[in-house]
Amino acid sequence: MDDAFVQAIEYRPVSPIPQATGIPVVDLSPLARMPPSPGAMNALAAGVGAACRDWGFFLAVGHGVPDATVARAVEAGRAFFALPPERKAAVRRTEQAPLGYYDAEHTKNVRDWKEVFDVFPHEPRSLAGAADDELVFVNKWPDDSELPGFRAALEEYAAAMEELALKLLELIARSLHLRPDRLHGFFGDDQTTYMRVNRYPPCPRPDLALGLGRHKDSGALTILLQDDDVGGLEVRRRTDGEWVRVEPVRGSFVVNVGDIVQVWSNDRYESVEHRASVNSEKERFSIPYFFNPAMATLVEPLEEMVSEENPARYASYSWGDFFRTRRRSNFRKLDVDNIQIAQLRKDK
Ligand SMILES: O=C(O)CCC(=O)C(=O)O
Ligand SMILES: [Fe+2]
Repeated sequence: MDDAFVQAIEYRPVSPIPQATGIPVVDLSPLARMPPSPGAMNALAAGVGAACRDWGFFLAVGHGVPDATVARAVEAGRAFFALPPERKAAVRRTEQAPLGYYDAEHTKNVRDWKEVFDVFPHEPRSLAGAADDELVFVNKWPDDSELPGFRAALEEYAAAMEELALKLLELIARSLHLRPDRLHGFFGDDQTTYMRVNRYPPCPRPDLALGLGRHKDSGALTILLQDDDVGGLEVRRRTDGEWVRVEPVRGSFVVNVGDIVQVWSNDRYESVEHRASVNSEKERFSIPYFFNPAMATLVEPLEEMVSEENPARYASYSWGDFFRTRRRSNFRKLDVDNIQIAQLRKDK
């Protein structure tokens, strides 16, 4: 990547408070007991609920995902990005087939300092649009002879993430006093979950660029693996609006609720802004897993979350349309900011 696109951006430095951001840590190890005791489940659900309400973000530890599964995925990512540019270009995404390799993504019209590889664990999916505007989500794997074990490592990791995501979904449902499996039906085999491997190269002017600009995740739930020793994820703390750094904690995942959970919960939980900074010395890797429902999902406040005193705060919207619009604006510079759920608020 050249530095021609370095440009001045709105960049308030992180709060100087070291480490002590107060970001909640949720220990999921009681789930490993079969069956977990009802008391433990209630306590866990309450912990997840408080974290989603107060922060929109938390660290999950004791999650049961094997270290080896994580290590293999990280190694696979490193090996992929170390390929010569022409090999990466061979699996480059296109406008009509937006999975695979990409190095020119924009967030809010500013180019990010990163390269990515995107995979749909449940594929193929297609998203019909006007006339010849169909998007086809089909994975573009590099040849196994060229990168042995790459595909297997990412598939193993994705399977572990799906298992964890379903557990978190149950805890979120319980925390909202919903049936434990209330949200599971949105994540059948037609889900549009995707997984991304990010590489943020060292940046000569980290004061002028961001690895990934401030944004909210538009899906239901994100589970992020952050590089063990580099760090760079920054979250906007709800209590005071400060940008705080989420220091990497070995063996943890960073979990955040996305816009869809915000809408489903009718604002009980909020999808929070975050971004990734870069540094001049070290490259950084991360692997977000975006747990997303089927394209055909109509997203709206759940009926259990709505009452006469607490009417629906959002108009319903099609996840497929929203996803398409987001993908489009990430793909190239557009004249407009990308779509936000705030635009669907009834009281705006
Ligand atoms: O790389 C990171 O730490 C953050 C990634 C992220 O927020 C995203 O891809 O949506
Ligand atoms: Fe994100």
